[in-house]
Amino acid sequence: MQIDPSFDTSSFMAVAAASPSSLIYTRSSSTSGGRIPGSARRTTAVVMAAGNGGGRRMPHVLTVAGSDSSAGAGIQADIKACRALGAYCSSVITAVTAQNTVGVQGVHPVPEAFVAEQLRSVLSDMAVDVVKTGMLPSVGVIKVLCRSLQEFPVKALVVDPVMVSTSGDMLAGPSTLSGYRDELFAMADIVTPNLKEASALLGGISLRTVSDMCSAAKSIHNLGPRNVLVKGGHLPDSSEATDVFFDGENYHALRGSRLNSRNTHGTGCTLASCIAAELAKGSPMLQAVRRAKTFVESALDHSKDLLIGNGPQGPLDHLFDLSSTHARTAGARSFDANDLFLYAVTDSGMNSKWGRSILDAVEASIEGGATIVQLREKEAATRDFIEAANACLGICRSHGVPLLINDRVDVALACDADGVHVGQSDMPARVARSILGPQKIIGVSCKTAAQAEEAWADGADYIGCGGVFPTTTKANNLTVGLDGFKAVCLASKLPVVAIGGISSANAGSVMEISVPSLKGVAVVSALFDRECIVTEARRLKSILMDSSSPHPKLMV
Ligand SMILES: Cc1ncc(COP(=O)(O)OP(=O)(O)O)c(N)n1
Ligand SMILES: Cc1ncsc1CCOP(=O)(O)O
Repeated sequence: MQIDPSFDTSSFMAVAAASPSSLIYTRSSSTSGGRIPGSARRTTAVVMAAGNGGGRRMPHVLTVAGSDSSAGAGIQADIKACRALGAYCSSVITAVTAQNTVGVQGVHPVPEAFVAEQLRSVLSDMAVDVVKTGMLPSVGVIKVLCRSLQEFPVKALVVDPVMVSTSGDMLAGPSTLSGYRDELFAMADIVTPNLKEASALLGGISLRTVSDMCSAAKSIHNLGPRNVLVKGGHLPDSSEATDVFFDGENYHALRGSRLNSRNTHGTGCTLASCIAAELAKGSPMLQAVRRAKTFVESALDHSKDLLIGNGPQGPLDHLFDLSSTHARTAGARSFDANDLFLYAVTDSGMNSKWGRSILDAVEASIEGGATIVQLREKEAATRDFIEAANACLGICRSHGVPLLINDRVDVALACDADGVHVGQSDMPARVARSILGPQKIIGVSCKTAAQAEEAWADGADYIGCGGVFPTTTKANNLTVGLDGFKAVCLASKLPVVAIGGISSANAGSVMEISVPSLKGVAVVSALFDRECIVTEARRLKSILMDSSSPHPKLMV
């Protein structure tokens, strides 16, 4: 732990010792109004000294919420949900609650100044991508948060306007309604009220149908957030759990089946955290919402037999996937759209021309900076393909680089690769998704906006669009050109990687179209039909880094 020498630790200890049951330890007023002088500057220096350049970044969500002693909801749920989806989650605690599976027995708000202190500690140091809010017990805390976000802007803000617990206990006073409406909503990228919260925000109106939910989503959108998700889990007389998503133009009814389970405590916190984690990973907003909903449905299903506590509301097992064989495979991780930055696609013909094994070629591409690898081995016999894929998987996993298989879902399954890339005449993405399950990465080749829309509807993770330029690597491939490529990027709800004729001579011009969905370039010959793969990969990576903004704006 770094302790600022000017911070009087004895006074900190004294307060802690004097109030052992208060749970809230605060600095005495003698330590310059509760702030550690110079702490932010010093922390920065420590980070730089540690060499921040070479390590692996994790998508980062900060949750600003209350602690739930039963760990089913609140901060504890948020941390587990984010981790389950591959994001790091830091936490600023706004209140400590005493609760269990029966209900909420007590609420102990954290002083506003100390919430501000926690926010500064995390936001000044930790490169937070997305902030997610849960229980904000007072207007004062909402104001503190708004000020912190103005001082330390993040890529997206997810607001779950928590007011009442699943057990029906109040977690925030009615006065917070004005704080949400007048202060926080204008900064929010998405607000996720359930029916009760949506009704409270709109003066107590009755919400009984999906059409009521659409009107409520529009009215809440008018309060300032860029997107609204009204959760219909508690809609009367419905066998479905339909949520309504509104982006200011279009409504999407997101249908799901209503699951009969005692273990639903914390589903709202979990959903909002999953949205935040997906946004931090680079997903566009609607995709983040859909993925979050799929995760919550899976968690509900996996948790229905859990027996924790004696009350009527049990928790979810957020980390259910830890016990599945897939997730136990060391190094496997969920999709991060930023992985598409430098996408190396192998070619068996080129490897034999240069006298290299697939393994050597893949290893060299990763050494040069490839961020994702696809084995596109058109000529390989199935047995050889699986053997090579297994070997490459070892290298990829040890470097945290995802490995995808071109066309062959069977090969991907056989070696437990991270996913597949399929074309328009291969297995449809919808079918591949049903075979591979929700965690595997699925990419689809698209040349038109309509194909991109279909890929999204089928549950793909990204699209590959091209040929952007003419290529001899793929016979009879239609070239869409930079304009055609840009049109697909603009239409795509999924992250896009460019492919076709891309090399260090033109990669910059591709990235410079600067559409938020564009995440990188995929290359075959520019790496594998060259004498030194490492040198070419390094050259390409540095061109890509020079021509794309350092903090790509989220597609929200
Ligand atoms: C990232 C990426 N994008 C597009 C393709 C092309 O896939 P497909 O249309 O299936 O053509 P073949 O690769 O099978 O010739 C790709 N492989 N990767
Ligand atoms: C597989 C594929 N799909 C569209 S273009 C293409 C070939 C890309 O190869 P290169 O990077 O050598 O042009």
